[in-house]
Order: sequence, then C-alpha cells, then structure tokens
Amino acid sequence: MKSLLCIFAIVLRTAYSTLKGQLVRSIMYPKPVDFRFTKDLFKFILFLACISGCGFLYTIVVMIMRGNTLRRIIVRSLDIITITVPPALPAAMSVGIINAQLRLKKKQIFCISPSTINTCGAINVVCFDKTGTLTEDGLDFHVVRPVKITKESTGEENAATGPDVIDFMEEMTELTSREGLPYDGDLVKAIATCHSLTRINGVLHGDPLDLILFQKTGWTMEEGEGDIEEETLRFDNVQPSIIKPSDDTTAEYSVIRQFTFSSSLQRMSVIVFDPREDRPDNMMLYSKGSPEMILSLCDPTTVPPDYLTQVNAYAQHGFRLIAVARRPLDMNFNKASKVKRDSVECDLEMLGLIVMENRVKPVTLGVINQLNRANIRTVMVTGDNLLTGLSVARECGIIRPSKRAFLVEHVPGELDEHGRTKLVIKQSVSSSDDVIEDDESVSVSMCSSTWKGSSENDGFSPTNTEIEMPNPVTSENLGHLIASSYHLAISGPTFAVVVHEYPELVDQLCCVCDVFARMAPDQKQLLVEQLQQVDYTVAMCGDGANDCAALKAAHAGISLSDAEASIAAPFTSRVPDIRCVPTVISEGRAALVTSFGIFKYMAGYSLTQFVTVMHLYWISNILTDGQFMFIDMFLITIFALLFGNTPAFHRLAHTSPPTRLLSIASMTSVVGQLIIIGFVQSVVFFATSQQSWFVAYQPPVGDEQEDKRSMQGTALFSVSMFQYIILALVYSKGPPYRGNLWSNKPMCALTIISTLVSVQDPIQFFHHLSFVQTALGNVELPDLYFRIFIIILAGVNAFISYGFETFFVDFFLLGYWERYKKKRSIETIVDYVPTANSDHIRRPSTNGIPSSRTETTLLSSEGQQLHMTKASKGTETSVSSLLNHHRVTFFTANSQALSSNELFLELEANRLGLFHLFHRKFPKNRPNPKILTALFRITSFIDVEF
Ligand SMILES: Nc1ncnc2c1ncn2[C@@H]1O[C@H](COP(=O)(O)OP(=O)(O)OP(=O)(O)O)[C@@H](O)[C@H]1O
Repeated sequence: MKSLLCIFAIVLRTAYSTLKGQLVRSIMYPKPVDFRFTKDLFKFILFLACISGCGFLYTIVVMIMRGNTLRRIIVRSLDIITITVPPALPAAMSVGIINAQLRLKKKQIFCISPSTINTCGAINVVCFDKTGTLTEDGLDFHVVRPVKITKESTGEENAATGPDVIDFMEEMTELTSREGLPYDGDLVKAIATCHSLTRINGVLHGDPLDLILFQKTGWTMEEGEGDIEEETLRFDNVQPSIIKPSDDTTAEYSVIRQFTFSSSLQRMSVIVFDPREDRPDNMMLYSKGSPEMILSLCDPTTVPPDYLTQVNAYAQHGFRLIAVARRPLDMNFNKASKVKRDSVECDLEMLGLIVMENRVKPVTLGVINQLNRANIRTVMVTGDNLLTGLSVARECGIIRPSKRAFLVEHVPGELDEHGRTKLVIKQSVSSSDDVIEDDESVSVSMCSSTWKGSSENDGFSPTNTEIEMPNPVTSENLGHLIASSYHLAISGPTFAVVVHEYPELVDQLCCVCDVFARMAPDQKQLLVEQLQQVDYTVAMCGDGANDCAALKAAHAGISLSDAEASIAAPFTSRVPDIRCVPTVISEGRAALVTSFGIFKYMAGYSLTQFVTVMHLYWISNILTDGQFMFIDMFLITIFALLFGNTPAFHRLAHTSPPTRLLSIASMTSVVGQLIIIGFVQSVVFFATSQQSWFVAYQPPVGDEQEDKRSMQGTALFSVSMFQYIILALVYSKGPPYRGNLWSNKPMCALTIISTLVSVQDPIQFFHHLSFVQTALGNVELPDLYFRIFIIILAGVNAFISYGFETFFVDFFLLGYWERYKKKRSIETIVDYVPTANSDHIRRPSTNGIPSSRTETTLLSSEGQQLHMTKASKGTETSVSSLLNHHRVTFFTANSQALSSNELFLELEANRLGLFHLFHRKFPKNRPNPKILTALFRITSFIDVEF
C-alpha cells in the first residue's frame, strides 16, 4: 500500500513537472524540441510493455496450473506489469539532466529549459553571431573619414569656379574638434547626437558602439534635467535630450526625435534642433548605419566615387564601418515629432565613414579550433558586412588559414535563361593573398571561364575564375585538393534572392556556406531552420536583439547577454564569451550518455527483477516484501540518483554520442545482459533445488496466510543483488563523454558498500547482523560452499557482462559494425547519384579527364576511400524521386560506358571542393543522407560547360 502510494506520488509529480515544463516551453519556446531520443524512449517503453504482456500471460497460465486462488492470480499478474515498466523511470531519467544543469550553473551557465540539455549532446553545427560574440562587444574607435567638397581645378586663374569634387579626407583619429571639417563640422555633431543613449543614475547606458563614439567626441548630454522646461513646452511635450559640444560652451543641441536603430533597417536617425537658431523650423536629420544602407539613402552626388572601394578596403581588414549622413529639414517641432521615418530618411548628404576596430576575443580562436577538432561545424551568421565577416571568420578559425574563400553573389538586374537573377561566385582575396600563393603548390590553377567574377577592382579576384582539377586524379592529388579547398560565404541580400528564386538551393547553400553576412534577424532564423531541415542539430550562440529569433529556433540557443537574447534562449552564460559553447555541448553529451545509461540500467533492473520473479512464479513463490524493498529502495534508487553525478569528460570527443536508443547496439546490450543475467539466475535456481539440504517451497493452499520465504528465493535474491551492481557499473560509461568512475566518488563508495553488503548476505561474516536476514525474509542456506558458489557465479557474471559490453557492444557493434553500415550507406548514396536521362546528356570535351579510367575515388567523412560504383539498376526510381528537381549534366565516356554521373560528380566535387566538404561537413559518426544529397545537388547550380 505504502509503495503504491509512493509510486502514485512519483507519477503525479512527474506529470506535474512535465505539464509545467510544457507550459513554460509553449510560452517561451513554441517550437517543440524534436529529438529522436525522446521518441525512441517511448518506443522502448512500449517494448518493455510487450515483455510485461508476455509475463502477464505466463503468470496467469502458471498460476492457474499451480491451482492458485483468483485473487492471487490477479495480484501477481498485475505485479508483473509494475515490475517490468518501472514507474520511477521518468524521475530517474531526469537525474542526469539535473546534475548537468547544476554543473552548468557552477560554470555560470544558466539553463531555463532542462530538457534541452540532452539535445545539446547531439549538436553538430554551431552558428555564431559575430559582434559581441566572436568579437569584443566594446569596439575600439579607429578613425573617421570625413567627406570633403572641393572645387575642381579648371586650370584657370579662378579655380574655385570648377565643379564640386566629392572626396574622402585623410583619416582622422580625433573627434573632439570640428575645425577644418566640411559642413561646419556636422560629422562630429551627427556622431554626438545620433544615438539612443540614456542616463541612469548619472551613468550613460546604451549600445556600446554609440557609447564609445559619444565619449570620443567629448560632448556632454543632459536628459530631463537643468533648464530645459521652457524648451520642453516649446517642443509640444516632447522631452528632448540636450547635447553640448566640448569646443563651444555657448552651443547646445536638442534631440527632439529619435528613430531607433533596427537590425533589419541597419540604421538609426535623430532630428536635432539648435535652439540658437532664430527659426524654430530649422531642423537637421542625422542618420548613421551600415555603409550600404546609408549609401542607398544618399543623394549620389554627395558620395565620393571611391566610396565602395574604401568601404571594402577597410572591411577586408576586419574593420566595422558606420556611415554617417545628414539632411536639413524645413519643418516645425510639431511636424518633426510626427513625421514618418521613410519620408525624412532619404536624399541624405554623405558626411563620412566611421571605422571601428573589431577585435576578436582572446578565447575565440581556441574555442573554434576545439569545435573544429571535435568535427562540429562552425558557421558565422552576422548582421555586419560580408568582407568584415570573412576577415573575422578567418581570424577566428571559422575559415581555415590554408583555405580559399568564395563569395556567392547575385547580379542585380541580370537574369539567367530561366528568368531568375543570376548567381555568380567570386573569389575573395580579403586579407589572405598569401593563401592563394600557397595553393599554387597543389597545382590548382586559374583558367578560363565558368565561375564569373566581377570586372571591377572591388576587392575580389580578377574575372573568370575557375579551379581546374589536377590531372591525373590520384588519391594523392585528392589529398592535396582537400588541403586546398574552399569556404563559401554569402550575404543577406543574395540569400534573399536564393530563398525567393532558387528555393531548391537553400538547403545546399546552408550546408556549404560558412559565413552568412548582412543577415536580417528573420534570415538568421531561416538559416537555423534550414540547417535543422537537413538534419543538423543546431546550436546558436549570440548576444543581440537581432539574434532572438535564431536563438529561439535553434535546438540549443545560448545567449551571452542578460538582455533580450536571454529570454529567447534556453541557456544564458554570465561569462560573455564562447567558452560556454563547448561546455554546454560536453555537458549535453554527458547528460545524454547518462540518460542512455540510466535508461538501460532501469530497463536492465526491471528485466532482472522480471526474470527473478518469473523463476519464482514457477514454484508459486515471489520475493519477500523486505527483499523487494531492499532492491528498490537501497540498491536501485541510490544508484539511479548517483549515476548522473559523473562529470562531463574534460575534452570534447571527435564524435557525438549515439542518439538512437533503438539502435542495434543499444538493443543488443540490453537483451545480451538480460540473457547473461537470466542464465546465471537459472543456474542458481536449478542448483539450489539440487542440493541435499534443499527444502522445497510449500505454496499456501486456498486463502491460507502466505509465507513468501524460500530457499530458491533467497539464493536468487543473493545473486541478483550482485547483478544490480554489475548493471550499474556496466552502464555507467566513462570517457570519451563522461569522466571515469573514480570521478564519481559517491558512486564508488556506494559500489563498495553495496558489494560488501551483497557478500555479507550469503557468507554471513557478521553473525550478529542476522536480524537483517530476518528483516529481509531470507532463509538460511546451510552450506557455506554453496553460498561461496553464488558469489563466484556473480563474479563470472560480472566478468562476462563487462566483456560483452566493452568488447562486443562498444568495440565491435559501435566501433566497427555501425561504422561499416554508415560506410555502406554512403556508398549507397553515391550509387544513388541522379540517373541518366537521354534528354540531358551532354558530351564533354575531355577537359583534363582521362577517358580510360573506369572508377573514381571519393573520400568519405571518415577519410576512407570509397569506390564509386556504377549506378546500379533498380536504384533509379528512388533516385529520381529523391532528386527529381535536379538539373544535372550527364555524359558517357567511350565504350567502357563509365557512369557519367561519377565523372560529373568528380569534376564538380573537385571544382567545388566537395571532397573537402565531404571530409569536413559530416559529423564523423553521423553521415547524413540528406546532407549528402544536398552536396550533390549543389553541383547543379553552377553552370558547367563541357
Ligand atoms: N547603433 C548603431 N547605429 C547605427 N548603425 C548601426 C548601429 N549598430 C550597428 N549598426 C549598423 O547596422 C549593421 C547591422 O547591425 P546588426 O546589429 O544587425 O549586426 P552587427 O551588430 O553588425 O553584427 P552581429 O549580427 O554579428 O551582432 C551593422 O553592421 C552596422 O553597420
């Protein structure tokens, strides 16, 4: 009764916390975490339920055969259901998660959605925001480049009569003086007034960029203080901020309207009034924002002709750029306070560029390398400029030092033969000219024309860039190609074109691009969702309001700030750098492995008890209440509680742990242990009954009071105590995801204590403890040698169970068989390359391809060579259904009828660096058919001319 109440309370509590968790999640994270592990869990419980169904039938049959009463038959057959499906399972499963959450808390990482922790164990791609995440939040001011207007010299005496020449002035490192600046020093005025800083308790707060720039001017700001009441009345209740210059004590400027900064608009503006001006309708609008956005709002005649060249030149060196512009407004206060943003943010006059230093945080490179080494893909997704993004990506290791970067761009106004905006790929030289030199050593040469580059000197390589594959193709050359392959980058506007006009390419681009720049908040979210669609488990790490949507969409959102982002993200790190990412992943892996272990342990425990009870039902007996209590409360509960106490392994392993509970390995492990345990229990059961001193159990007749004590029950109890300990040790896995057993001191202590107790039980070293025997309901087994035999049998059980789990399950099944299967599946996918269709066949020029070769080589994610065999007949239907939107070029090569697709793929894979991508993009242990398919598909958007 008591135990029933206890179970009921646990179930109620679990249901309550699940419901509460779901409610919180549905409010804060509308998207449910779709995780295979959870689905498998339910299936596995169903499997246990089936076993309990069999036990149920067995019990009814055996009990009827033994002539038991109806009441006893019902009670015993229902007992078997609660034994096989442990009600405390959900509570036990959360132990690993709670422990991980506590450990994360110690490391200043707070998690408000514990169920996400397990998902983190499967993360294989991490998207990073740039500013404030990879780079320092507090930027350093570098220089300003004011725009100056001069008169072109006509060569005559009166040179001032020539047309206006708009040009950049020299770099200025100081902002305090307005002397010598064009437009009456308006650039400094704009910087001092165009921000959204506020004063709280006398201290200025706001965007770090605004703060640094404002402080650089040396101007002062007053808000709702001082003698501004009168002015407030004049401004029709608009409470202005008063900004006072450092170089003119008599001047002051009132900011009467503010158009706040928005990531999607990439700009902010203010309307400023100078109270010294006689006319109240003399206002000035100042705007600052991204160079591209401000350029699009400016009157082109006020923009220096080399504006983009200058912008690109700074961006290539990783500087963060802000353009500043102004527009005089002829309107009164009333109108200014109501005017629409769009109607004033146009026809601006360019004032200049602010160049900020964007320093990479000291820990960033180390963490990115650590993730790369662990085969976790790293992606940058930023609202900043593409070239700035690329430069920072290179600096922090997202783009490897020895790799080339290519930009996927669209050509506005130019259409391809299908009427879609043309896409081109340009090689970025950015700050890695030396890298291009390096690559020449691997005979990758620049030649004629399929990848079209820009003809202008805009920071990209010369036109007509193509990478020609080495000839002949040997695995050695391929190795060089892997070492010399590419990274792709794309910017928000091109991404938008791809989403609208090339929807079939979105998956592919998400798979192969490493830098996504100028991404609006909704594009960041879309990217995360696309990555999830190709079966990546995605983490997003960011700090800004523009990351909220992506943080919410990701499997694991990690916020580095306490502001808006922390509400959207399940994880918030108080230490504002990306060291929290590997920590969250390794804790997630540890929690996942713990959940697996606890689940298998709980399943193993139930099945062990099930086997014991099945044996005893055969003689119409069952374990005594004391024995049940000891197993459930002492052994199982405490082991389950301490199981998750093992910390995460200190290093990130190269592979993520298995996420499938219903894999061959997991099932074999549970079933295998069950067979070993069942066999040992059968031996004990049978051996006991063969002893000369054996007294058989006498089942009660009719409603007679039942005495559950029996010799076979005691013998089975003794051996099963060891078996529960063995299961806990076998399933408590250590490296590479969790620390070894010694790192979990309480569990070590429990193991020692429970083993001593289990040895004491049959041996009875301490006779004065015999009252324990009585309490447990054990019967004395008179023969000491038999009792020692039980202990020896338990030792053999431990030896076989450990060997089976380590050598057969971990080494053979997980280490060899599953990898072999994945390799096979890669080969299958390779075979599934789109099939030839005579309409599409184009004959190649032999363009460097040896026509006599009959087989090509592809490297798998494990670096093994896979031989691409000819597409086998019969696979064609599935192929065409898989890739039916695919635009592929096929050809056949001479009489050998070499599979055209192989050569095509080989050529394209070389050209695109797909060999490298194959090698890099797949998490080692999870080559993903969808991603493989996507990689093949990407070849279709490059226009290939044979
Ligand atoms: N306070 C600001 N005032 C005006 N323009 C700004 C301001 N902050 C950023 N910008 C401009 O708007 C662009 C987009 O900003 P956004 O905040 O979306 O991304 P980001 O901060 O550059 O990069 P990330 O997404 O990596 O944090 C910036 O690149 C910059 O040019």
